[in-house]
Amino acid sequence: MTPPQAILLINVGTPDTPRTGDVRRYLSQFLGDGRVIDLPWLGRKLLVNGIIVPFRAPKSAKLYQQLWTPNGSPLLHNGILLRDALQHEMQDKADVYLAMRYGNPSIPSILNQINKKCYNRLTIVPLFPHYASSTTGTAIEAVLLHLKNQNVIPRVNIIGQFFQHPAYIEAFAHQISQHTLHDYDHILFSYHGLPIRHVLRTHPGKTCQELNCHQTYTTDNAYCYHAACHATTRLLANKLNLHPEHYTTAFQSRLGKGWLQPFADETIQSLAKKGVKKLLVVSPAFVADCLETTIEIGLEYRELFREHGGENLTLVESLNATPQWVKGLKNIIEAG
Ligand SMILES: C=CC1=C(C)c2cc3[nH]c(cc4nc(cc5[nH]c(cc1n2)c(C)c5CCC(=O)O)C(CCC(=O)O)=C4C)c(C)c3C=C
Ligand SMILES: [Fe+2]
Ligand SMILES: [Fe+2]
Repeated sequence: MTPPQAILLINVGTPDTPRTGDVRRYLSQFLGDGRVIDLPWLGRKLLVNGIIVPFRAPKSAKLYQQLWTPNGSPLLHNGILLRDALQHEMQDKADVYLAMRYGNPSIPSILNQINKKCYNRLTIVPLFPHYASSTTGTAIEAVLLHLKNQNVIPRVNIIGQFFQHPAYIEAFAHQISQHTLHDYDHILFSYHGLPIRHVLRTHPGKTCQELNCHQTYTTDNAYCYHAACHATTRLLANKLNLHPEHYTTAFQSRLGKGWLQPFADETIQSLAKKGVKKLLVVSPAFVADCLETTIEIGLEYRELFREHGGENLTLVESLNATPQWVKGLKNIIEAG
């Protein structure tokens, strides 16, 4: 008998292989999304396919070749492990599916499978702790655009941002506490960056300075990614009893000008120059290890830290399919 509910986990996506052609296709779909590169259609297509992708694809392909494992891309592999572990946890209460916003398994292909099973309810779970139009927003849009063409549209439940949920904070705090914190001089909370203009659209007419987003999270800035990231750092620091002088929040992976500051690479250099020798880096915007954690932080930032006088940069493993996270995600879904 079909369970009453389907749960659809959605992450960003990854290339099919680390070959330049596959990376090009993936980047072109990713950066061709108007919620990611927010330019009018023609300008976006010309910029993305004429300039950004041709230059970026060969460079990104080299990084993906370093990232690739016998199980393929960690983002997809960890997603599959999470899906299967959550399925086990849910027993016959729900069927759990995984789709990727860009690349495979695609959202339409998985929704076609789901449609055939006639579930009473579909729960959409974008695997992003903090809302951004370029992640949660586009994942939800893609699902709704597909559903609108179906004959039967089931009851739909959407799990929005969950960075404040105790289950997410506890699971990340558990990952961090696998490291002996007093062995480190400093902890860096490094979040995926975002163009500031994307952030400002979540509180029109007010700047983050006016709303004090780096210190306060209220109903006025409820969808501000900047405010949500700082609030996450505070929740984790509080849970782990960290003193404010022992940690910093920064933003990584910028692509162009006008992105959220401080930048993680510049922060790492300045920490090393100030005499920090042992640095622990946590990346709470990602619930699975991927290019941006394993390669950008684990290799590139580690090298940068050493070049400027640091000794040891350690990356905290992401939540992946750890038992705390599998149980935590079940709680988040059931509460939502
Ligand atoms: C304008 C460009 C981008 C925005 C905005 C953006 C936001 C954003 N992304 C993630 C999560 C991930 N991004 C990943 C890779 C990645 N991101 C961008 C660009 C933007 N991201 C690119 C071009 C790439 C591809 C890699 C590269 O060429 O650098 C990944 C990793 C995927 C993998 O295969 O491992 C994740 C995860 C978030 C959470 C976010 C906004 C909050
Ligand atoms: Fe990204
Ligand atoms: Fe803000």
